[in-house]
Amino acid sequence: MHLRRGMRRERIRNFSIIAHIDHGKSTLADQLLMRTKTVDDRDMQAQFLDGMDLERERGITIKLNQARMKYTASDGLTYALNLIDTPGHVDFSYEVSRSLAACEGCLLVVDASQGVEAQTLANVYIALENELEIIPVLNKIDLPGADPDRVRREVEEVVGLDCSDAIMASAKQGIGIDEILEEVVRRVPPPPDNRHKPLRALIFDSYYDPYKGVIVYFRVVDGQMVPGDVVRLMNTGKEYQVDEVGVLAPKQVPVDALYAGEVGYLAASIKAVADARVGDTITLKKGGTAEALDGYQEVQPMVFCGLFPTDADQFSDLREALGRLQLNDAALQYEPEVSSAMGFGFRCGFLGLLHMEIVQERLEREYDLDLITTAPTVVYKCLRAGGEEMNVDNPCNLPDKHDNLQEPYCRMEIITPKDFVGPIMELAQQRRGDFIDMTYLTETRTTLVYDLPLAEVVTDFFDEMKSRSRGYASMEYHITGYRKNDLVRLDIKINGETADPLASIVHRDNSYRVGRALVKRLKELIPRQQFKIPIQAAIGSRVIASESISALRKDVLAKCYGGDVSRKKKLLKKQAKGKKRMKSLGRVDVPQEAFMAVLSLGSDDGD
Ligand SMILES: Nc1nc2c(ncn2[C@@H]2O[C@H](COP(=O)(O)OP(=O)(O)OP(=O)(O)O)[C@@H](O)[C@H]2O)c(=O)[nH]1
Repeated sequence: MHLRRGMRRERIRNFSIIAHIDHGKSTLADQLLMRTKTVDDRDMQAQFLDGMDLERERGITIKLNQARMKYTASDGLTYALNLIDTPGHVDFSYEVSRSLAACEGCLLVVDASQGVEAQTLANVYIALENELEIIPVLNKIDLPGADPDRVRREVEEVVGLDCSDAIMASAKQGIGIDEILEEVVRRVPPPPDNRHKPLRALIFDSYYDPYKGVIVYFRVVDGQMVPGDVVRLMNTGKEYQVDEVGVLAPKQVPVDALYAGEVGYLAASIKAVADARVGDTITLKKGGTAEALDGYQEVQPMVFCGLFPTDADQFSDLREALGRLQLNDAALQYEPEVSSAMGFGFRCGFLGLLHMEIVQERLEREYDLDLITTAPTVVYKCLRAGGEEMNVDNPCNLPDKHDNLQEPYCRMEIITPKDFVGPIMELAQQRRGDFIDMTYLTETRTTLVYDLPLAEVVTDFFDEMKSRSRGYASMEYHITGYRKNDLVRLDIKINGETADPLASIVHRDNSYRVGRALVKRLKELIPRQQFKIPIQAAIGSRVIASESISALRKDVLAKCYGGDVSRKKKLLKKQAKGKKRMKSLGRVDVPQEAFMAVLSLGSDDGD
């Protein structure tokens, strides 16, 4: 029927690489691509340059990637090895689980100088749930501090995985690469024979291409797909005619059909990635199936903040930029927000803090916008006076009369060298954590488990944990649900006016401490002006802390001696630059840092 019969099923291997951040996943993937001559050195450079700037600068993998490699194994046969990349950060853990669901096996990469970390474990659990064949790889054996024997024992004890034949590798020096390719062929099972069933394909990534529309990456689980097919996305219910199907080698190469077990892409003039979400099942409109693949989940933003242009004229540019980013980012939400203090802007929802930072940076860099960002907040739930349930993603919207105020909680696992257990437990307790469990991972390292309010985690928890453990502890968390707590809204008044964007929701027990610390910090951050500025923290009508900023007495220019015009100009220019990132609240110029002040108060500040 079709010219191409697809790669013989028995010679297909679908696998991915899982690792804790920085253990060498990307370096190893590059080595595999080069060793199989899927890309040559020059292309590697080019491909590198094409990648997202932010991704590279931050040294983290944000988007999934995939490539098909052709590899002739020691048995003389040529195999198609489909490498499916997984993102490395908790914000994107749902994407990890979907990309692993598209595989039969994975390489578990562990840094032989570090050992098992929190994300190693989290990813292994996902791999086990998906019943994948796991091939352990001890990487960075070239490092003087590498101790593969210790790490091998650790993986055996902690993960319960036989490591007697773990591969010793150095992705940097190209050691162990052939062995890895051989083991993928030998140990990862070929996909099951499902060609004759009705089409079902699992979407594990998609991105927006301005020419072809959304490019969808998927694994054909059952059946086959050819150009011209009219497909239906089972969760959105949307239907499209397929323009093109192909494989990633690693560039897009069109083919005339994709069969069960194969991994590839399609283009079908889909307008936004939200229409072809990760985890959705593709089937045929006619002769398809009614049974979607398991595990689809609508991802909900967990963290919200306000984005306001410093210059009101940039509002429509901001709207356009958010629209463009959303074409490529199904998890980004935004809706217009009007604040009496800030003017017109948007309330935006993100998967987590990293996702939020990435979007902010892209808006500023790629779209040249100057933004004021309000402090991130989680989504609270409460009952309004009438008994109606309400989601509160902006503290200033919490009704004065409400009941049953609840906040999201997460289960947090921290792995730390045992010397730092004390300081980390102290941190978790200060952040209202409930201790759940402590186990000895190995002789020298400990796993701590806490239930924590998400609001306490999205501030500076990660940074604090790192600094208290000199960088050695790692963490991993997932949302578990909502809990009722004694929470109150803390309002800030500047010059007698309530500054909506500075409001926060805090636990009543902490409200005095946070209120005091916050007004003190704002006093430092807000520049003096021509008049005295009172700053107050209040709960309802009760003021719980106050400070004031004294009036500016001298003209700044008075410092310059009469004739020195250039210096005067320079000073004025400097001031103008500083002014850019300010908003006027109650006649007072408030700089960007003040909007974030509530995040950096720490646990023991303010007294
Ligand atoms: N010495 C040594 N360094 C390595 C080796 N493999 C990777 N590295 C280095 O370790 C660092 C992290 O490597 P990456 O490949 O970016 O790690 P990753 O796991 O992909 O990190 P994310 O993309 O953040 O998940 C880089 O500086 C690499 O050069 C190795 O075998 N030996």
